[in-house]
Amino acid sequence: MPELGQNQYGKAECRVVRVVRDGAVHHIKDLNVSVALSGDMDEVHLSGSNAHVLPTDTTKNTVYAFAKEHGIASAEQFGIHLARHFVSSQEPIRTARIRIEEYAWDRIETSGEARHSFVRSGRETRTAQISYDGTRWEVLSGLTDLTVLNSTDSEFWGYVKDKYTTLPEARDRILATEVHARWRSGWSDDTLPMPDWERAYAETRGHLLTAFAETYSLSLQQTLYQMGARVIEQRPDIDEIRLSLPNKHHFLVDLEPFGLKNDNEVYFAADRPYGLIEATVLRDGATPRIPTD
Ligand SMILES: O=c1[nH]c(=O)c2[nH]c(=O)[nH]c2[nH]1
Repeated sequence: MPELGQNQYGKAECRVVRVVRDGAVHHIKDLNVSVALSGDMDEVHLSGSNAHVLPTDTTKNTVYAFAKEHGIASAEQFGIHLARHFVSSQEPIRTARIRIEEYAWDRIETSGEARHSFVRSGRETRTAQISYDGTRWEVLSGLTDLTVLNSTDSEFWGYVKDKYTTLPEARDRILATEVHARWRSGWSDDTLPMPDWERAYAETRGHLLTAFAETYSLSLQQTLYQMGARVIEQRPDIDEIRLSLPNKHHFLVDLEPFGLKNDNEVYFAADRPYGLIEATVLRDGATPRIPTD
C-alpha cells in the first residue's frame, strides 16, 4: 500500500477585521489568517474516519472568536494564541502553523470629532508565521511588497562577459526593488519574555529601509547583505533573516533618434523579466531554518 506522507489541513485565508472602539476613536486590524494543523491524521486519509478531525469550519470560527475574546495586539501574538489553542486543546493535533498577512490602514484625518475613517495604505503587507509543536515556538515575522528606489549611488560593472553579454556597465543607475523579507525571532519557548511584536516589526522595517538608503551599492547582492546585516547587528532578538529582492530594472531610454541627450534622466521601467537576488543573513553560529523557497 502506498505510504501517506506529510499532511496538514485547516482553513486558509480567513479574512478578519477587528474594530476597537475607543469612544469616537476607532482602531482597526485587518488580517488574512491561514491555519494548518497536523498530527495523528492517518485514519481520515486511509479509512475515512473523522474521529480526529476538528473541522476546518471550526478552525475558521476559532479565528473569529479569538479576535473577539483576545483582540489582535499584533499578528504574531494572535497567531501564538491560535497555535497554542489548537495544539493544547486537541490531543491528535501535534503541530500548528498559523500564517498571517496584515494589511495596513491609515486614518483619514477630518475636522470633526469622529475618527472612524481609514484609507488602505499603499504600504507593504506584513506577514507572520507561527509554528508550535507543544514545546517549541518558531515565529517568522516579515513583509512583502515594500517597494523602494534609489535614484543614484548604485553602480554595476566588472561582471563576467561572454558572447551573449550585451548589458552596458553602469556607473550611475537607478536601483529599485520590492523587498520580501522574513526574519526569525530568538523567542522559542514560553519561559522567555514575550517580545513586543509591534515594536520589533516597526524597528526591523526601519533598519531595512535605512540600510537600503545608506548603502552605496555596487550590486543588489551587496545591498541585500547590508540590509540583512543591519538587522542582525541592530536586533539581538533576531538570529536569521532571508531577503528576496527582485531587481526592478530601469533602463535608460535612447533619445538620440530625437536629437536629445539622456543624461540619466529618462528611464524605461521594465516589469519583467527581473533579476531575482535572494540570500539569508545569519547571526554567527545560528542554524538556518527559514525555508529558501
Ligand atoms: O545588482 C545587480 N546584480 C546582478 O547580478 C545583475 N545582473 C544584471 O544583469 N544586472 C544586475 N544588477
